[in-house]
Amino acid sequence: MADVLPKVSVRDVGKVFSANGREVQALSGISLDVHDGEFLCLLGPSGCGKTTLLRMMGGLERSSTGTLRIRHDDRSRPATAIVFQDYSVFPWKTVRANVTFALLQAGRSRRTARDEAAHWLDLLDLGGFADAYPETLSGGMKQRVAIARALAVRPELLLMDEPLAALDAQLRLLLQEKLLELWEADRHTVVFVTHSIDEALLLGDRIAVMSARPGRIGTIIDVPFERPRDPAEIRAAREFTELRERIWQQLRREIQQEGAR
Ligand SMILES: Nc1ncnc2c1ncn2[C@@H]1O[C@H](COP(=O)(O)OP(=O)(O)OP(=O)(O)O)[C@@H](O)[C@H]1O
Repeated sequence: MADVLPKVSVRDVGKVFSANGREVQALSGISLDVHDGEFLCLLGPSGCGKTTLLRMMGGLERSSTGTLRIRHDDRSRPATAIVFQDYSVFPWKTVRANVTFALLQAGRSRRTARDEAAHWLDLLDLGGFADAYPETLSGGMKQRVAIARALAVRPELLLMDEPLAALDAQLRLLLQEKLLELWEADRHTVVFVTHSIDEALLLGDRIAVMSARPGRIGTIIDVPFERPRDPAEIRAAREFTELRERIWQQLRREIQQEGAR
C-alpha cells in the first residue's frame, strides 16, 4: 500500500544540539506528513529550526528523538536534492558542467547528461551562459544554476532552504514566478523553507507555520488558490491579503514571545 503512505512522514521529532558545553533544543515534538506531489512551505521565526528540519529530511542531520521517513519509490531517481540559500554551485565548473556533473552522478550516460543539462538550462533561461563560470554570473543566475541542477536529477523530494532569500526584491518576484511555472508543469514533491508569507502563499499548497524555538508545528494552512496560478491575480485577491494578515498575526505572536523570554 505504498501509494497511501505520505512521501515524508515526521513523527514526534526532536533535535538537541550540543555546542560549547551548552544544549540547544532546536525542535520538539514535530509531527508532519508531506504528500506526493505536494508543495509544502515551512514558515516560522528565525531560529525555530526550519533549516534543521529540512536538513533532516535531506539526510544531512539526524533527529535526537522520534522518526523521520522518506518514501523512496523509484530507485532510478535520487530520494532528495537540496537547494540552499547561498548559491552553492561548483565555482571551478562551468554552468553546463555544474548541471552535467549532477546528472552523471545520478547515473546518466555522458550524452544523456549533456542533453538533459541543455534542456534544464534552457528552461531556466541560462542557455546562453552554459560556458560561463559562476563567478561571472549574478546571484540570481547562480541560484538558477543551483535550481537547474537540483531539478535536472528529478529527485523524488526537492528540498529548498530559502532559495530566493539572497536576491533583490524584483529578482525574487521573477524567480518566484519561474519556480511556480516549472513546478506546475510537473508537480514533484517540494518542501520549501521561506521567511516570506507572500512567497509561501503564491507557491505552496499548504503552509506549516512553526512556533519559536524549540520549533513545533503551530498550524497548517491550506492555501485555497487553484492551479495553475496567475501570480498577479493571486497577489491582488482579497483572500491573499486576509490570509497574509492571519499568518502574520500568528508569526508576530511567536516572535514577540521569543523576544520576551
Ligand atoms: N550545528 C549546530 N550546532 C548548534 N546549534 C545549532 C546548529 N544548527 C542549528 N543550531 C541552532 O538550532 C536552532 C535552529 O536553527 P535553524 O538554523 O534550524 O533555524 P531556522 O529556523 O532555519 O533559522 P533562520 O530562519 O534564522 O534561518 C538555532 O538556535 C540554531 O542556533
